[in-house]
Amino acid sequence: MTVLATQSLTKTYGGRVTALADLTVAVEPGIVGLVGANGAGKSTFIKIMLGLLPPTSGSARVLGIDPVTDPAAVRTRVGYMPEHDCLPPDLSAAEFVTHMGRIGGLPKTAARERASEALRHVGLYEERYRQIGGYSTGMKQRVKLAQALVHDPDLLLLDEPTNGLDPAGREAMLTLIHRIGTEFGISVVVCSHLLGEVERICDALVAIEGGRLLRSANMATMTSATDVLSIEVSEGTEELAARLTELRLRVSREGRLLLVPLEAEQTYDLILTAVADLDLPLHRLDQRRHRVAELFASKEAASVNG
Ligand SMILES: Nc1ncnc2c1ncn2[C@@H]1O[C@H](COP(=O)(O)OP(=O)(O)OP(=O)(O)O)[C@@H](O)[C@H]1O
Repeated sequence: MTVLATQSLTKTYGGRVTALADLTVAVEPGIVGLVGANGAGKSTFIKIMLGLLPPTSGSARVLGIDPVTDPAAVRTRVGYMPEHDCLPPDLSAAEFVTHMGRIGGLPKTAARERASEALRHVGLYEERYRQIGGYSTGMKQRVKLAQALVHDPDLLLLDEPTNGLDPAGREAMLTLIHRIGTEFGISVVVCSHLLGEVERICDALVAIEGGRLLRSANMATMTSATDVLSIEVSEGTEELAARLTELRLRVSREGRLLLVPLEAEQTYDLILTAVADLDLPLHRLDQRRHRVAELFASKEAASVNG
């Protein structure tokens, strides 16, 4: 079952700004990064999925449910962490998260218990009776995450969860999201404008640009081996490059590395023999792997590798 699916989803604001254009995508269960520059359409996508905004045309399904006709059913199954601060400063985290549990349909006692549990999961159990107004940015982000978890959803939609955090705070938040996704078996969609940040915790990535799908693929496919060999010698790089060129291999330089296309079975052996003949200290010889950032760099890269 797909977690999120859209068919030719289009959203225009006021008939002028196109935030999403003919977007067709299917997201499988797991931790999925929805990446794109600011203004790419990520927040619009999430709001349509939650049934908060109607699409201009096309359709969407969340866990098989149509958010246009049944937004209440979507919200009982989905937890949402908004991008911007939306917390009441004069309530404690326990009060606020309990309140959100009540809104999510939980009875009073269950809401209180679930709130404590959610706050424990995000590492705020000890501090849960303090007023939110006195919390650090990192703690506030955790409260937002706890309120998204309180009604035990099957899917979390997190809009820029590392916003405003320092590097250590970002790291901690990503680790927490990864733990929630893997230990609780909840699917998580993490929106971010920073590909490098989310890629390490995701099973799959969906990239959008100008409201259009740039690429959607799982990480294993994206980081699969290329047919380029990467060679690093501790010294004699120039010498080796010259020798490999003599052997009619197509050599290119990338910093300390020499790159050679793996065009024939004997390419490996030719390189090893050349290194041995020149008596160079071989540091590394391996098949290069795709780098996710390269694949997301542009439409051209996506189509070449796609
Ligand atoms: N209510 C609105 N009215 C008019 N234009 C809007 C509205 N909301 C968003 N837009 C525009 O739609 C486009 C997509 O915005 P959206 O907020 O979905 O992108 P985003 O990828 O989430 O970016 P950010 O991370 O900056 O929020 C942008 O050009 C934005 O200016």
